Amino acid sequence: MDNYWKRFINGESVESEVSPTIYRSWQRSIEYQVDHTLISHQDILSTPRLSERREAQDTLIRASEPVLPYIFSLLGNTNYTVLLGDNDGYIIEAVGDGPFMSKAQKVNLSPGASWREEIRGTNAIGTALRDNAPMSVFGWEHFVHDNQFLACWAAPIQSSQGIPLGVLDISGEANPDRQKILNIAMMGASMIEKNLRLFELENQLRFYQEGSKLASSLLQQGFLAIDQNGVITNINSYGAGLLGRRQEDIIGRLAGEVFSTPKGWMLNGHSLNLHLKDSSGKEITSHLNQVVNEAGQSLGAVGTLQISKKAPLSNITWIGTSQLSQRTLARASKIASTHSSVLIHGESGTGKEIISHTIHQLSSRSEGPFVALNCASLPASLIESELFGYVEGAFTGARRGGKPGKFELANKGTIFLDEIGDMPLNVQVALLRVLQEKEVSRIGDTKSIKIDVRVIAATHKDLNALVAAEKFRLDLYYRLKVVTLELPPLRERSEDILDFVPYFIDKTCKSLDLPPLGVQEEVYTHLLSHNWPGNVRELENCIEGMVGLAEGPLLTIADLPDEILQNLGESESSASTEPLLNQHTKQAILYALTQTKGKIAPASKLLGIGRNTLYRKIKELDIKF
Ligand SMILES: Nc1ncnc2c1ncn2[C@@H]1O[C@H](COP(=O)(O)OP(=O)(O)OP(=O)(O)O)[C@@H](O)[C@H]1O
Repeated sequence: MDNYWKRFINGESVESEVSPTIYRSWQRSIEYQVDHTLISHQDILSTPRLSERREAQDTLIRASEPVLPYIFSLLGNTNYTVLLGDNDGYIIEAVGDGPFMSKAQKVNLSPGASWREEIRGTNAIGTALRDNAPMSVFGWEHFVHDNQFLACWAAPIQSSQGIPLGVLDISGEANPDRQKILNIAMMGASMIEKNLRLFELENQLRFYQEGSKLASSLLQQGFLAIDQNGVITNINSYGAGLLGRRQEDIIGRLAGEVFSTPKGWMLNGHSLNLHLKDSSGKEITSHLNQVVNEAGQSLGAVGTLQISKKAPLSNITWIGTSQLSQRTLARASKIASTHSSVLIHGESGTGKEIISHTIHQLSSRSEGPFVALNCASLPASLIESELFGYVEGAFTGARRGGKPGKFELANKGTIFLDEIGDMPLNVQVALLRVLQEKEVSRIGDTKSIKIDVRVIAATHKDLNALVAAEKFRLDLYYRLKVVTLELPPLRERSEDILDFVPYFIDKTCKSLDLPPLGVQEEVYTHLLSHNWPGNVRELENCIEGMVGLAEGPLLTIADLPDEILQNLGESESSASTEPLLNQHTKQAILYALTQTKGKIAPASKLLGIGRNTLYRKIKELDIKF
């Protein structure tokens, strides 16, 4: 029979004797000038190049991992090898052992070699990829003479759009059962395709899940998602803040455990308004839309969440999903349910005022006033009259009719005394009296007024040290620090930067009436490496400045303020001995790890590389996280 091949090589017409697919492939082999007398040693990858190719084909390899040994086991004897080729015809995986493997290696039928038709002429891998169809190539049908001891069956592995992504090949020595083994090869390819589809679906699902989490975290209102079993699958940080709890304490719990839900509410209809109560009795309104499948069955419900009261939480939002931030918020909401005085400590700009306001709004006093006074911003002589008020004629310059003090104004609500460490000693005495007696007298007045006010004091100073230096009264210190709250500096919760940046951009764009702006990824890397001595306020000012100066739809490195760029310059020059590519790789990996809170699997997905590659790069580049 190899006469046909010989006759073809000698230029005789054998078209009517040979299968059309093989004949056309022979003709192409001639066009490609493949030498039929020689085994080609061209296009064989070195070990590092093969590793790179395998990394690039990580998904295909993972999808094939369980399939190749299974197909090999179906073949029943070891005189075969099962191969995986990529879409360029390079063999990237091989399963098999025994004598056939060493014969196959002699003709380069092993990992690293390309079996494209252009290099090796007619062969199952190359021709199946070229025709995008299953193919068996036996003995003399191979274009190169030395390959004619082979019997090969190959089936392309296709994407859902039918594009060839690779090829599964079974090779052995001549075997008469052509169709049976081709069927096995086709079954293997289809199993790999199914696995690939599964990965795609998993990625899509992850995209929808992560995308909806991200989108909901940007919402300036409560967002809630509940699945068909009544399990809360998502609540954004705003929603969790409304309930005074942490997201992780709510997600995964049954809605019925978190709210008092009416029986059978999930089956009731397509959209519904629920008036719920959380476990502390706070009234919550939720407008939920049911999500249904094609058969109209409920898959769950998604919707908004608001506290039911006349004065809704409109302009206070606690941003920050880092563990530290969420812990702070959880502690604040616990504090809100008590009636004690609170002492907040934290560096300037860490959010002491905003958390005080949040405590007020989450407390039973939320419908009363929230009045703030910064003790450092007023001359000592004025603090007393600001706090306690005065009557007409109390002192020269006193206003006609007198003036109520902040304590009176805060009646039934909360007073926030910022920078309490700067309060003059004589005012401290008066404040202590007000706290003990729960009544206040205006300056120049003999009568006192009953007041019901919760005091939240804050400082960035060490009050213990001020007490030791006799600049702060010990009795007042004890009176204030019944409950304490520590606000961590931003550099200790830098993941929050990823929440703050879009929030402040949105806030600034809205206030300047600008269209929404995006952020170039590298900007985050630089913001994450700055240490923010001015904390959230500094970040807010930085973003405001960047938005004001931005020229396109994206904030870029060029918009970063000088001090952050200088920082960048320092870190680049200190790493100047490191190749540029490594520096960028490091930054990308650190960014991905920060986004995924140090989790390797999601970080490798985000970077589009395999887990093992990520581990290796972390080790190679000595990345600490
Ligand atoms: N978690 C947060 N969510 C939203 N905004 C925040 C948060 N933390 C701080 N901010 C914003 O940062 C700025 C500074 O916050 P705030 O005034 O509460 O800090 P502070 O600790 O009281 O500062 P200082 O001690 O200097 O008075 C404010 O504009 C505030 O809105």
